[in-house]
Amino acid sequence: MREKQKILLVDDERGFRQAIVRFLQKDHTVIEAATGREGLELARAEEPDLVLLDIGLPDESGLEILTQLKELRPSPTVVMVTAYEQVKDVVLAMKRGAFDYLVKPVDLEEFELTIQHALENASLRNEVDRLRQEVQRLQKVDRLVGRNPSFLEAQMLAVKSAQSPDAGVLLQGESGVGKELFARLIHSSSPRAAYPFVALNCAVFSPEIIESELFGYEKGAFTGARAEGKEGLLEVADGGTLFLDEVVDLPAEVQAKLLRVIEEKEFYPLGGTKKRRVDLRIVSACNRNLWEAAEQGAFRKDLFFRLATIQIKLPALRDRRQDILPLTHYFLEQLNDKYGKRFRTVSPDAQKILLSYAWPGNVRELRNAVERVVLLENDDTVLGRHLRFLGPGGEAAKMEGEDAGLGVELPDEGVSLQALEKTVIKKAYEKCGRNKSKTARFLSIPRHVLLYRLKKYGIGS
Ligand SMILES: Nc1ncnc2c1ncn2[C@@H]1O[C@H](COP(=O)(O)OP(=O)(O)OP(=O)(O)O)[C@@H](O)[C@H]1O
Repeated sequence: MREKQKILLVDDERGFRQAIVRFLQKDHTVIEAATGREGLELARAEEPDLVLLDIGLPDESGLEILTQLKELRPSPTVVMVTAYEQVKDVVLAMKRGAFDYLVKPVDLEEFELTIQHALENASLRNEVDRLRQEVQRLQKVDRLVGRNPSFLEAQMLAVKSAQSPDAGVLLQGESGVGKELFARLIHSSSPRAAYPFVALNCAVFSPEIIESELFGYEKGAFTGARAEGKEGLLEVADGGTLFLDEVVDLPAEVQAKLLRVIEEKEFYPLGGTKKRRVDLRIVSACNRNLWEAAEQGAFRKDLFFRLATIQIKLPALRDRRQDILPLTHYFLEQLNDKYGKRFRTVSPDAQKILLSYAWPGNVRELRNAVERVVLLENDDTVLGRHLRFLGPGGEAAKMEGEDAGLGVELPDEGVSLQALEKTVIKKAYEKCGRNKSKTARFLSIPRHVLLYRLKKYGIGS
């Protein structure tokens, strides 16, 4: 049998409360409060579906209580009750999210109809909440673990920015700090949650591919194009969120086109003559300072301002050490399930290693380290010796230590990172006998990233 819906009645007039309770209690669960404070407390504790709220309460105005009710999660549907029709109050109440209003003395037929509509609205909203949670589960929004104040502040800013459906959000922070996870959090807490979340990494594709991925193309747009044409990611993400990872690598011509899409909300697919309309939010991420890149001319300033209405800086893991052990336990739990293991605790020795390691690859590196232990060891406690690879001279230090084990001495006059990257890639390519897969493994990067870099630097062509 369907559970009865719960109605909270907040009104200081005892006679009115008694009459309403008598009328509603046959089909509904009714709870009552005589003051605004008491009403708020009951609403928090009992999570009613519907609140009938008197505007003229003795302690606080019903309008104030309405604002606070609307901030509750879940927030109830509210019908205001007023002694006489004060248009100003009623308009204000509707603006603040009241569903409807009733004027005392209430007409029974009108009362019944209003309550019925309001309760239908409440069940619809419950259903939407349930679906939103389901979408969140399906979109695999992992729990964000972390109590560090800067991290919490970033999280709060993300959830607040989610409320505005259009504001561009720029996430900045080192690789592996959780930028994509934050982008998903913004999407799933926004009014766009029921629509797609689509991600594009701008660093791994050639300019031509990025352009055709974003804008799509009509049939026969260029040689090598699919005969039937292709829908661009802008269209796939319509209604939802487009996540542009490593946005600083967006080619200049695509930056100009994207700016127009943001301004005009429409675009032409490559080779197309029919305009497509899109309505979406762009969340972008960058692991260097995008404004600095804009100042150096590597990124359009006008696009920067459009993408970075809200800027969120995510702290590196080494700057939030109090989160290392909670994250370790969180990953242990996840990976125990994945590999059928039973790790429960972390020994004091292992804790010391985890806490003193620099984590240049941030949370991603920590997750990988935990995964390696869970996969290779059989125990219920993570021991110091399980983490030897993180210690001095360990593989991690060789691979990811400050100078990647290369003994690089930096000259005082500065270096060109790009030139350095080109040299390293070229030497690695030669060392691996010009074998691309081997070189990608040697450099610990995905093969497609290597292919892009080889092309960019004109190596091996
Ligand atoms: N606070 C957190 N709580 C739980 N898991 C996290 C947290 N932060 C990051 N992770 C996990 O760490 C991994 C890396 O995160 P993510 O891919 O979001 O980082 P990123 O900053 O986007 O990296 P990149 O710049 O390399 O793309 C993912 O597996 C993610 O689920």
